[in-house]
Amino acid sequence: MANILDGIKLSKQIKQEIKDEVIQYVNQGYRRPHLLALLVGENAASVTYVNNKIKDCQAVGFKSSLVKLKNTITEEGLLKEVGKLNETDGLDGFIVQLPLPKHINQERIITAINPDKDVDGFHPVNFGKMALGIESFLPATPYGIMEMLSRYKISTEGKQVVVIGRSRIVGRPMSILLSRKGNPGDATVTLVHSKTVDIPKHTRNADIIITALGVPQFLKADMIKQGSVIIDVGITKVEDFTSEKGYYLSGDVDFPEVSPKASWITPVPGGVGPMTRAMLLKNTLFAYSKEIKKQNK
Ligand SMILES: Nc1nc(=O)c2c([nH]1)NC[C@@H]1CN(c3ccc(C(=O)N[C@@H](CCC(=O)O)C(=O)O)cc3)C=[N+]21
Repeated sequence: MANILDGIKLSKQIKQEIKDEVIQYVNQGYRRPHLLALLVGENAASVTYVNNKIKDCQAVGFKSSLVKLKNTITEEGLLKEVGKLNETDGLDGFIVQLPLPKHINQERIITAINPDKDVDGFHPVNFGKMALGIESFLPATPYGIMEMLSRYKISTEGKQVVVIGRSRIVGRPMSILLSRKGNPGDATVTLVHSKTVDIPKHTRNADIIITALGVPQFLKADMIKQGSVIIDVGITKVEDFTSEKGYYLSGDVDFPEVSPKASWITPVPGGVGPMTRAMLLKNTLFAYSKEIKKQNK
């Protein structure tokens, strides 16, 4: 039976570390770090995520703000809002919650964010730095997975890693981070996706599998080798009228059948999700500390 990679426990530990650091700054007379979330429209999942991020900020002693915009806002209007935030003094970082309404070009908005305030690590400049191994904001989900591997002392050196899914914010950066020099890193990474011929052929050879495709129960026991490490990024709401909420959250892994065969596995919920939130706080603290150091010069 696999050991559980407990994202709730780890994220609590990380949040405590952040909180301690904030207290030190405040005791030295500095202001608190400030994170802002920009939310366009009223997508139920997005509202929940953003509210959780605000709660996280409060828990570690950050100042937080929420800007809500109507989903009828134009692309130009949103660009103007981003431009304002780029120039706001004392705002260390902000995120534009995704997905954006269809009439807005997401790439154009992300590119308009000041890379120094891009605590999501989504701006092409930060993506480039991430790929080259230059210090920058790392996208929170892959960063959270790196932190999880590191804190559970799961070595990736020389390991065969298969990442399923090539998204801009998870699969693609994950594959790059694990192939970089260092620890975690130094892995041999295969990135598989919707056009890959015979995904199970790849996953059966993998020491570590990271699923980020959003298809409930996609990864089955016969697709993995004995003792592999399974990291499940997928989180999909599945309708279920027998449950109290009317739905349950499903990962990309068939947990009951895969977990007996794995050595380590993340649960959903309670695995990668809480780590993602913790790493957003870490990126904000990083932006803040750079700003404070600048002011001291
Ligand atoms: N600009 C931007 N940055 C993001 O980082 C971003 C985004 N847009 N859009 C949506 C995705 C998704 N995402 C999650 C974060 C935390 C949980 C999380 O905490 N999940 C809990 C369960 C939460 C629940 O109960 O719904 C868990 O897995 O245990 C999930 C998903 C961040 N995203």
